[in-house]
Amino acid sequence: MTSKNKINEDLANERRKCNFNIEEVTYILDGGKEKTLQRKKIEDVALNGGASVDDIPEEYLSARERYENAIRKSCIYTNIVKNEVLEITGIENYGSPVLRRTGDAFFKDISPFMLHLGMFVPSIIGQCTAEQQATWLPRALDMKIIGAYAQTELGHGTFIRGLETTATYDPETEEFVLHSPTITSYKWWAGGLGRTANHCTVVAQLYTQGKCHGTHLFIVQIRDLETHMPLPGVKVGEIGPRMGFNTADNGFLGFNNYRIPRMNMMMKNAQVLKDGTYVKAARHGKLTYGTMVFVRVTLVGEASFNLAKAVTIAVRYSAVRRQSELRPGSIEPQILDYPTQQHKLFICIATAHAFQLTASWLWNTFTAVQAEMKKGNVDTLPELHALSSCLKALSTSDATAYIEQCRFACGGHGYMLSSNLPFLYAFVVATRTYEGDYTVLLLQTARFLVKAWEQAESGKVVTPTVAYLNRHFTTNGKMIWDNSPEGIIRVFQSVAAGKISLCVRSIRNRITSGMDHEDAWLMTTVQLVNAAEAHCRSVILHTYWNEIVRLTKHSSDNVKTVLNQLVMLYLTYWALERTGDLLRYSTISENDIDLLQRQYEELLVKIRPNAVGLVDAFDIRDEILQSTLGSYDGRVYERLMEEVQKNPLNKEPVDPSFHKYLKPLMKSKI
Ligand SMILES: CCCCCCCCCCCCCC(=O)SCCNC(=O)CCNC(=O)[C@H](O)C(C)(C)COP(=O)(O)OP(=O)(O)OC[C@H]1O[C@@H](n2cnc3c(N)ncnc32)[C@H](O)[C@@H]1OP(=O)(O)O
Ligand SMILES: Cc1cc2nc3c(=O)[nH]c(=O)nc-3n(C[C@H](O)[C@H](O)[C@H](O)COP(=O)(O)OP(=O)(O)OC[C@H]3O[C@@H](n4cnc5c(N)ncnc54)[C@H](O)[C@@H]3O)c2cc1C
Repeated sequence: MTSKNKINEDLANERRKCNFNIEEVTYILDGGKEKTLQRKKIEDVALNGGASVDDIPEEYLSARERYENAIRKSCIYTNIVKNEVLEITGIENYGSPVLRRTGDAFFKDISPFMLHLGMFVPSIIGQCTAEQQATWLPRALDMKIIGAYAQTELGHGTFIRGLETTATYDPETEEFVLHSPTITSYKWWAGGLGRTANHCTVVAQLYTQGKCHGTHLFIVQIRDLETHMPLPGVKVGEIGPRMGFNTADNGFLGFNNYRIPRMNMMMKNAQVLKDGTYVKAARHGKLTYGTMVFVRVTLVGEASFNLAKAVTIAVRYSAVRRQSELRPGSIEPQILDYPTQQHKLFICIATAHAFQLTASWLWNTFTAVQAEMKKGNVDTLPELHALSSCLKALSTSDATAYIEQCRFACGGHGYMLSSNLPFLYAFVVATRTYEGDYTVLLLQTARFLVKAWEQAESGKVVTPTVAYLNRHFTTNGKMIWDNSPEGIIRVFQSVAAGKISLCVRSIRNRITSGMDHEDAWLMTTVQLVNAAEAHCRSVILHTYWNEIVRLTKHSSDNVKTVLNQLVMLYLTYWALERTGDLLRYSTISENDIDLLQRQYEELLVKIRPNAVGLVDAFDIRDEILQSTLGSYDGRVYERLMEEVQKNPLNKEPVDPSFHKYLKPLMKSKI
């Protein structure tokens, strides 16, 4: 049996085989050496005190105990951040993803403060005037007030224009009157709202001078700061057990003619003057949706990080786990030696890289658009909305599928909560729904694509992410197949262009045969989702490849090689996944497909010796991984046994239910 500090021998061997400089890859993924050092500094300060290991794992606790424990740990972590981390790193790091991720060492599920930092604070920053920010932001950052983001209602989540909560301005008292006129108008789902928050951002239909001006955002105090009692006119509570997010106290909220001061309307993009006059900043109609765009952008990085955690667990476990025999009497192989296992796992490593690099690129695009908007230029917002929508949709959906694949790769032990894989799955699968459902967001991107297609058709030069549409109108016939990275990307762009073109044709044909535009669009939505997915795939492939070329320019040879192998694996994998599309939109032959398959299998063999090194390069500390199967030292079986000792069911040799129920049953006659 390995001792506590000894590394499992198979894992130690894997690390000896690794032929590249792991730190170099970590720097690339983190966005530079300085960022890695900063992250490590934050982790050291926050976690070297021992994080906050529970005596009894949180999964054994009752709902009330779990919530209390989550609040206890959120407060510990917040104090560490306020008093120790920010002292060193500066206040500008307050909302950084690093701090969010370090917090994972404290929670298997989720912090009840996540929505405070993830959406309440960003809505103050993005939707309030400078004067309002001066009032609210310092108190929110200092946790003097704790907020939630209450937009979704029992009756409507997707269709924001259909929200029913009203905010009616009363010029007599210079207040807004918040009201929930129906059951379906009750706010539903907001994280942190049920028991934790004393304030929240409320999205409501604004009425003034007898006219509805659509949804706007308001800061609303819902609980007394001393007693935490709901204020008169506010009805608030927790919505009940969920698949995941069980420590996030997702809540409901209703108002009975509840009054708030006029200045509690977030007024950066529109104002209601004292006399009730409505003034809109005439820039873009959807600026009040800005907090959602921000979160969608950050979710691409979240998808990458959680997938990196899952694949770190699964690859280390697969190096430790031995099963079956290849030849009679031979030593059982590590399951990582099975090509089918490599097929399950290496695509997960490559995808985590693809999403991480795409997330950084998207973040840069987001900050560039923000800078333009500050100057009054909103021309680039539609492209950002289209990009953030489809990238959020695809990254969360792929990460969900691959985290589940990592669980499959760990066999029975992966099903244990102590592996952390079920928690990761339950957390990430929700990201496919919240902040805009997968289908709904792809249809938003499709709107943009159809418009871009029409512009390209009329000879206009379109924006960079759809520039391939201009090429579509200048080339005849199918795209020539070319098995280089650039060639594969070009073919994927042709697939997207071809699919968008089919959508446009379908819509036009339907209109010609008598349908109105809305019905023609509706009947084409299955194809439109498919076209938006193809477009997004091409964006990810393109970005991943471009970023690897750019970022490895000065890398050592072995780092260049292994990162190239991964990006080639990614391109080849998706080409094989989409052979139907490739046959339809390019000149690829059966022989080319056979070559791709062989190339894919050869890449699995090449990547195999570096697999453990590659997951080590994600550099995720054991405290954050929280997994019996995935720790750095590979003490898988020992940790599973240690976990058994923590099981309260094992405290007594005989369970009381034996005498109460089982024994009488055994004694009873038929
Ligand atoms: C610290 C780090 C933390 C990180 C972790 C964070 C964790 C966070 C945890 C989070 C937990 C979960 C928290 C939560 O879940 S919070 C709740 C999140 N809810 C949603 O995301 C709801 C999703 N629904 C919508 O966004 C809208 O209703 C949609 C978009 C579907 C329709 O909307 P609407 O019916 O109004 O519009 P339209 O379809 O008529 O289109 C009209 C035009 O508007 C354009 N348009 C639409 N939207 C945008 C936009 N945004 N920017 C720019 N433009 C936009 C659009 O392209 C179109 O343009 P055109 O085609 O006419 O030119
Ligand atoms: C864990 C979790 C946390 C959340 N946290 C918050 C929070 O903090 N604050 C908050 O305000 N909200 C929150 N939400 C709510 C979340 O944002 C919504 O659930 C989400 O936007 C989806 O909306 P919906 O539930 O109304 O789904 P629906 O819109 O009812 O979707 C149901 C189905 O209908 C389909 N559909 C709907 N409209 C269309 C359409 N136009 N075309 C084609 N198909 C369509 C969808 O694709 C989906 O398959 C949270 C949700 C979850 C699960």
